[in-house]
Amino acid sequence: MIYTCTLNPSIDYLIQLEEFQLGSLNRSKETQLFPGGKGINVSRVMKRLGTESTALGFAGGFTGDYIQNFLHSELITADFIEVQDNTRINVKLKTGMETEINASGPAITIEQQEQLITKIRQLKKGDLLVLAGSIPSSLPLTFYRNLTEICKSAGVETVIDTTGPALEETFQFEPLLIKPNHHELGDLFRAKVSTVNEAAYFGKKLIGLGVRNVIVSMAGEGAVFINEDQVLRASVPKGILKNSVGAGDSVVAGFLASYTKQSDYEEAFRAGTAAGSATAFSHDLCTKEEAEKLLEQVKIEKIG
Ligand SMILES: Nc1ncnc2c1ncn2[C@@H]1O[C@H](COP(=O)(O)OP(=O)(O)O)[C@@H](O)[C@H]1O
Ligand SMILES: O=P(O)(O)OC[C@H]1O[C@](O)(COP(=O)(O)O)[C@@H](O)[C@@H]1O
Repeated sequence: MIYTCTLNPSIDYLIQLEEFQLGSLNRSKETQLFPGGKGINVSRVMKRLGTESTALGFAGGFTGDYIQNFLHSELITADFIEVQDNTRINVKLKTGMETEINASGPAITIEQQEQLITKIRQLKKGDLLVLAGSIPSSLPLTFYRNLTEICKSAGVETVIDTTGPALEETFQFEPLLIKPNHHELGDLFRAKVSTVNEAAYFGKKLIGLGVRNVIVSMAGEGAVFINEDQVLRASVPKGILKNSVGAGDSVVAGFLASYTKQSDYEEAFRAGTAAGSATAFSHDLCTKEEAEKLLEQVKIEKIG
């Protein structure tokens, strides 16, 4: 069974504006609400691609209810720990360019943390856990490290999509996959990563630290896949960028939906990249049809 864990879910409030002026009254052209948070997006895209998962994490208040009801309506199993305060609302401004304001999220008590840890301890060998998104400030930065260690000793595979020290500390437990974007990869090494060769160079260093597979996503430039045996580059088709929120999560979802069926890294990388671009080219997360239509247009090249 695949589980996703979103410690800090969100309602993503997308606001479209002709233009935005700081310090003035701005009126929106259109608004949309989506359940968000990285693990939740992974569960939603995998469901569309025909792969089941259970969404875990913390949710609270009317915003938490909205997210859980939305997941139920999409027939996704949700098993969240209830917290007292409202789940956060993240604002995504679309003004020709994208500006994001991600809120800090509700407080989580020690008891609630323990409840989640108890759930993770129940996972069994052969299960897979996706840990995705930021760690709320009321949790220790070692929270992912601890969950990854529990998984490692139980034979549960892990996929980690977060940033900085919280990500680094999981490497020793040999996650199956991590998916930094090129900025996040650069931050790990205090370097600037802007080319495919730089992504391949620094990605390879992560393999040396224990990670088994790395996808470095590079927005409109596509993505780079690195493991012990090969380095692949995926070029993505050109299209009209409608909404890149969730594009990175779609890469993880597309990869896992394919890999858990075929165990073929190259095909999984192609499927992940296609799903990422399909989401970037649509207003919501991609549908199966949108992702499949792009599959043939994603060109994979072996570069190492
Ligand atoms: N402008 C774009 N054109 C085509 N594909 C895109 C575009 N932006 C994002 N994507 C796709 O989405 C993937 C993830 O995007 P990226 O912005 O790197 O991730 P994140 O959301 O994690 O920062 C890319 O690897 C690519 O496949
Ligand atoms: O947990 P964080 O880092 O604040 O990120 C949460 C945000 O990331 C998202 O999951 C989108 O992530 P990506 O664009 O990287 O795929 C949004 O739904 C959510 O608002």
